[in-house]
Amino acid sequence: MTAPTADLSLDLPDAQLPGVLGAALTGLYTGEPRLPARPGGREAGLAALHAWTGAGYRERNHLSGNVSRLSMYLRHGMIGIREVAAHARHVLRGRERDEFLRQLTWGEFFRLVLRQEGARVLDNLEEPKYPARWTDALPDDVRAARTGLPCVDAWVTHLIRDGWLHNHERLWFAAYLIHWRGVHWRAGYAFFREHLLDGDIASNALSWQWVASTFSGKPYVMNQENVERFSGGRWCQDCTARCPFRGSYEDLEARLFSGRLPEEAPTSGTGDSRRAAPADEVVAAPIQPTGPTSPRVVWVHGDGLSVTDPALSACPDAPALFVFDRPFLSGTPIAFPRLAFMYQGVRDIAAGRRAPTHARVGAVAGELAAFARVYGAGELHVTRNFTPEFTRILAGVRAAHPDLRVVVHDPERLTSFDGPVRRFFGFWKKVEREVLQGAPSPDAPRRGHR
Ligand SMILES: Cc1cc2nc3c(=O)[nH]c(=O)nc-3n(C[C@H](O)[C@H](O)[C@H](O)COP(=O)(O)OP(=O)(O)OC[C@H]3O[C@@H](n4cnc5c(N)ncnc54)[C@H](O)[C@@H]3O)c2cc1C
Repeated sequence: MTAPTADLSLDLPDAQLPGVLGAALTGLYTGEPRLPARPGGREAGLAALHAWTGAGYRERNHLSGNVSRLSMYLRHGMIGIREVAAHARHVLRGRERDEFLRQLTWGEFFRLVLRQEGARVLDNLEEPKYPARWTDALPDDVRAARTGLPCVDAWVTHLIRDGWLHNHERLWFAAYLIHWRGVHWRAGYAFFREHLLDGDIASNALSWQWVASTFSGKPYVMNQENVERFSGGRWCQDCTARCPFRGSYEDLEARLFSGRLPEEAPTSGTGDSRRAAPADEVVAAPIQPTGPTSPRVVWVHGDGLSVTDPALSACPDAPALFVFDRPFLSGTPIAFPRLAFMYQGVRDIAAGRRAPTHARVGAVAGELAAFARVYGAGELHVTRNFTPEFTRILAGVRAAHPDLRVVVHDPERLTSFDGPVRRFFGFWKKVEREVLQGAPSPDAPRRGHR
């Protein structure tokens, strides 16, 4: 057996990504290797940002509404939340502008909840507000888009095909899975994480919990009229299925939340059987430095895939490393387009810096320690993220290379708010002025830097 090298070339053209990147990541993704529906990288993100005029954002709850579709670029730091806010203040006016900025603030709110709660966001943050009895597995017919309900099957098809869903489709699908099928929100969270190009722990897990009522005062539910209205009737017109969403909210809530088991018994999930067979054994080839020794190196991770990342900006001459996390990806189903989207982000970084940028496949902590040694570096710079993996990886780096000084830079934030967070409404009241005016309010506590 030939051991795959852990080094990834960072000048692969898009046409080669399914073949070459697909081979390098064998066993680490689900489904077929194919390009993402939208290209990744800062260049593509900026093009999408500048192309978005915002006209018609007031109709954002309709599937035909002109939402920005910038979430995948924001999620990976390919464009910054402040530059998106600045663009919105420039192109939008009045209530449309305020509404967009308020939506943008939801993302900041969820990240602050993640910072506060850590890995607890993956468990029920509160008791469900009804006698819920949930099963764990995603039903096969849902995963295969064969529920027989044209709307539900379309949401799943869009999710897998585009790696993106309109917010209303996400809400409807989540409500269907949790309340009508009686499936735990964590199974839906994992399905979204597998396919969404913008999938992140904070907005994803906490939105699912919001629908489930474990992070909100009541479960979110929709009815057929709501789906028909906001989808322009596209699925309802010719639908011959017995619609489970038909009825008034009172009737549906009485039926769904009375403590009875869901009507349809879910079938068992498929687990992870769609994943390509892993390589027998992977021996990481040593890192080959492509420049002189350096006192500092930078760790680039999935939240900061842009040359504007604070750690990269602080160290323009330092070699940088991005690692596809082999142990994490071996245990967590992620579809290939998401990995290709991230690769495109790293490729843009490599093209935009004078210092060398490397990409590897391996165990992140060990790779970072080895990378610092190869370049003779005494400092590792990184931009903080609030995921549990971040803390775990830095602990691993310290264990593998105790002499290495780790310098953590703060990520870009939309607000300067630094207190505890609980519900969005309360948070919004505190940051509204700052977000809408684009400057910190005089009474807002200052955020510490380091
Ligand atoms: C069950 C469920 C799971 C979700 N999972 C994710 C996820 O993994 N990643 C993610 O970025 N968003 C998630 N969302 C939130 C929201 O659906 C998307 O951010 C939004 O649909 C992205 O489309 P857009 O960029 O066109 O949004 P726009 O309306 O154009 O909004 C601009 C930006 O504001 C932020 N934003 C808008 N609405 C929300 C919201 N409700 N919550 C958080 N941020 C918001 C996003 O960064 C978005 O790109 C989820 C929502 C639900 C109901």
